[in-house]
Amino acid sequence: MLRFLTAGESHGKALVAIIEGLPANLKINEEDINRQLFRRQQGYGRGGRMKIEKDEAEILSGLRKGKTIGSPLALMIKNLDYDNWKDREALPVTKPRPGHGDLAGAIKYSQEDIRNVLERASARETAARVAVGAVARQLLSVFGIEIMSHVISIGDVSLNSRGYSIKDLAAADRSPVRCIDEAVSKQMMQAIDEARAQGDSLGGVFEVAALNIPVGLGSHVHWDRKLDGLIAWAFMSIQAIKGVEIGLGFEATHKKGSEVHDEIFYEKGQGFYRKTNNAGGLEGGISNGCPIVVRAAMKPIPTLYKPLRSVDIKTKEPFAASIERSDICAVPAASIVGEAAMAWVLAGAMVEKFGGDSIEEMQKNFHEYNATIHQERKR
Ligand SMILES: Cc1cc2nc3c(=O)[nH]c(=O)nc-3n(C[C@H](O)[C@H](O)[C@H](O)COP(=O)(O)O)c2cc1C
Ligand SMILES: C=C(O[C@@H]1CC(C(=O)O)=C[C@@H](OP(=O)(O)O)[C@H]1O)C(=O)O
Repeated sequence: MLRFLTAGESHGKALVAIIEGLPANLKINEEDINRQLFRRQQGYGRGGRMKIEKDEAEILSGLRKGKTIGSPLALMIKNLDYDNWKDREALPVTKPRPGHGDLAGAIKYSQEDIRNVLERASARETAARVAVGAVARQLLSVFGIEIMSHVISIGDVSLNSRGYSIKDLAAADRSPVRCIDEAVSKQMMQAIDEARAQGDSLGGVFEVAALNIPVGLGSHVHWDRKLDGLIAWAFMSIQAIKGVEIGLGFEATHKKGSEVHDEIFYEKGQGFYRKTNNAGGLEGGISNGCPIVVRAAMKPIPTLYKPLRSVDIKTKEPFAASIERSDICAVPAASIVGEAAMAWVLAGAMVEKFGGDSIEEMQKNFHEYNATIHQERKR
């Protein structure tokens, strides 16, 4: 079983993560982890903090000569902003922001200083999740599995159709808003500029696709083994994500069954195949061999320059909130966090299905399974 924990506050010394359950002898490339961390820091619409941080992971344990040794892998990402905070006079924060975890967290944990809540609620933690996801991706790449993402919409500006190919998605990395259409990218940036000028913020939708997925990850037999459920959980746990769709998702509700379900074909030598992928690669909680396609909805950033009404938790006086520094839109960054969430869940499902204590054992199980399926296909 694969599992991980993260620790760290947004303006504390560092973020740390521990990953347990990785097979031994898996090559880990630290530059690849840092490349994913860099991708998460990009994106039009982010605030001043991203100019301060330069996220890099330092691996502290679990690795010898560039390979895992079966023991827990610990990594650390320093918060460069810590130096600006450590000597600050720490005045208590008593003014909760609507939409953030401030008020509910302060009540739940009986805190008079909201900073004790917001420091950990902050999406700074997603840097640790992306580092963990980057390790998971390196496991997946041994089996040819790739993960990509792009932004579908920001505010009211939306990519029109689902009529793009998986190959098009590579273009997302070249766009400041991770949108594969250049004209739509420009409109998205304009929408972000307008929101910024109005002291407002924007959310949006991004899509993550996982390619070269073997048939049979996850299971139909029990609720907590269903791969669609595990994916939705991982995506919903990302800060500000409020909805998840798999395949056609909500759009399927406007269509008839005959327009939605992916018909099954068979060709000797090729085996079973589909001409469509409305199911997004998942049927019965099991991967069906098609790309796994997930969309996630991000709400607008809660911290606003435009004052929203709230109540001071100490004085109980109403106030109109106003702040100094925040992202205006972080949908492009969230899409990289979504890739990490997908990578993590798929790595866990691969370890569950193909098991083994070393990567060689896992590869042997994988090849045997594929050979059996291939035999079937020839018949
Ligand atoms: C990459 C990323 C960056 C974010 N940046 C900010 C930010 O600058 N200011 C802010 O108020 N919220 C930001 N958020 C959203 C909050 O962290 C989130 O809304 C808050 O923790 C409350 O959780 P919930 O929205 O899931 O209910 C960001 C989220 C993500 C994924
Ligand atoms: C630090 C990151 O995101 C932060 C997420 C965040 C929030 O409230 O979620 C608030 C902002 O932090 P600060 O208050 O320091 O400006 C973002 O910059 C990051 O993504 O690395």
